[in-house]
Amino acid sequence: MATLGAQKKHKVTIVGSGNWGTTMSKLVAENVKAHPQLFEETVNMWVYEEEVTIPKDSRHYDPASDKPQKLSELFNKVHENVKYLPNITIPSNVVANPDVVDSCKNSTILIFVLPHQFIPRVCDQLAGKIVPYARAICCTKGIDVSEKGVRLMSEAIGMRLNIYCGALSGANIASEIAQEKYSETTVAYDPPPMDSRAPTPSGSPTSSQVDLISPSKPVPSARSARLKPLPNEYPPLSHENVRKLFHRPYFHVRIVDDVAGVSLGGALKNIIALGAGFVDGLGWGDNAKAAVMRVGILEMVKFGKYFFPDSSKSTTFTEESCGVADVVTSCMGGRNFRCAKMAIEQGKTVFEIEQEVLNGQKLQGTSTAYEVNSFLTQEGKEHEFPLFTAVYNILEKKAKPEDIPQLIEPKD
Ligand SMILES: NC(=O)c1ccc[n+]([C@@H]2O[C@H](COP(=O)([O-])OP(=O)(O)OC[C@H]3O[C@@H](n4cnc5c(N)ncnc54)[C@H](O)[C@@H]3O)[C@@H](O)[C@H]2O)c1
Ligand SMILES: O=P(O)(O)OC[C@H](O)CO
Repeated sequence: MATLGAQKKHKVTIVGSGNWGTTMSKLVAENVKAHPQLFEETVNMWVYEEEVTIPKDSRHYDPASDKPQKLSELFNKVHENVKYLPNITIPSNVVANPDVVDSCKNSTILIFVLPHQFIPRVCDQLAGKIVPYARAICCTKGIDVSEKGVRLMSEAIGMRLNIYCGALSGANIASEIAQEKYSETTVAYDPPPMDSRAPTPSGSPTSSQVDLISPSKPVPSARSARLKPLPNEYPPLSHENVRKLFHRPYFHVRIVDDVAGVSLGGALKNIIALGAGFVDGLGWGDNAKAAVMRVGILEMVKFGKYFFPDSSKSTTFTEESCGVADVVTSCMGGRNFRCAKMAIEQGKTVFEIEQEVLNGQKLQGTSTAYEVNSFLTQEGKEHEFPLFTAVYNILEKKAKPEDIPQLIEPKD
């Protein structure tokens, strides 16, 4: 049903190849093979090129070739990202490409999985060089703050490329998913109705096409007018088909239409995880960590209510994987939590620990704490977000982690 009248298939590119980007390439590659009527078999993956040396404990280590090699070439040879996702075999239908424009050429689905600080520059390189009716999903966790205010990363991508962009976020520690351990995620996809309801030659949808329409709210006409419709030759990008791209037996997808709620959950939980790491590093135990998480969740919901009142729903934070569940997993085993904890234990800064232990992986909580603070200060609201403000001040060495209980206590 979903492919009614479709002669073309969607081509998918993963824009990014870090720990989560490479994991995403694995599950998407498995799904395109499972749904050959919808998707082309080859999945491109843009690799930010760098020279890597295969670690001595790697199964691919060979003393004869113990010299730096290009990451993209090595990936295409061994089907493993030895630097960012070691010991996980990636299906051979994933092809690494170091040229971002070439990797996205002719792709109708772009999956963005880059650290958020790199998104604007990469989008600027891609602008005007992608299929005009492409659709994107942002799996990056972060926000885009400028003097004009705050934007979701999905909005930043959509506006720069002039395409629709949804979001995927959840309690998703990449290494667990790469090992096919069960997890859930939330996909927010609320595209223009024309994507689900390809017009018939007379302009009105057939009844079978109407059946494909996901429950959606009216789309502002300006947005619909700006977007290029997906040509009829392609299978519609209905919720059903988007789910087929991501859902695996070990990666359960729930689809919602709240792009703002899903995006904010993923971005703001990284600040909370730093706060949880600080108190854990002090050896204060699980009760202290739970107190930080409680206050952080309230600030996350408040941030959505204040700054995205028309779009984000508080139920997304409480009911979906992208909200409280992601706070929980991030405050147990995420990189932001672990690095903040080590920083306190070793008397170093979080930035130093990131450099020392992450081998090129990037924290998102530190830059998000600075961005959120800069935005809240512009708005004169930093005192209404005491945990977010405390984390920023601790990173800036203007406050001590020991002061967190007083700093997050409500003030009259
Ligand atoms: N790793 C996880 O468990 C996980 C899970 C869910 C979401 N995420 C989110 O996914 C996003 C990407 O994270 P990740 O874990 O895939 O990456 P990562 O932190 O593992 O790796 C950093 C990546 O950035 C790339 N990079 C370095 N300099 C660059 C530059 N100048 N321009 C472009 N790219 C550059 C590196 O090549 C590498 O691919 C983040 O927003 C993160 O919060 C991560
Ligand atoms: O390792 P972190 O802190 O970047 O968190 C990873 C994921 O976002 C957890 O859902």
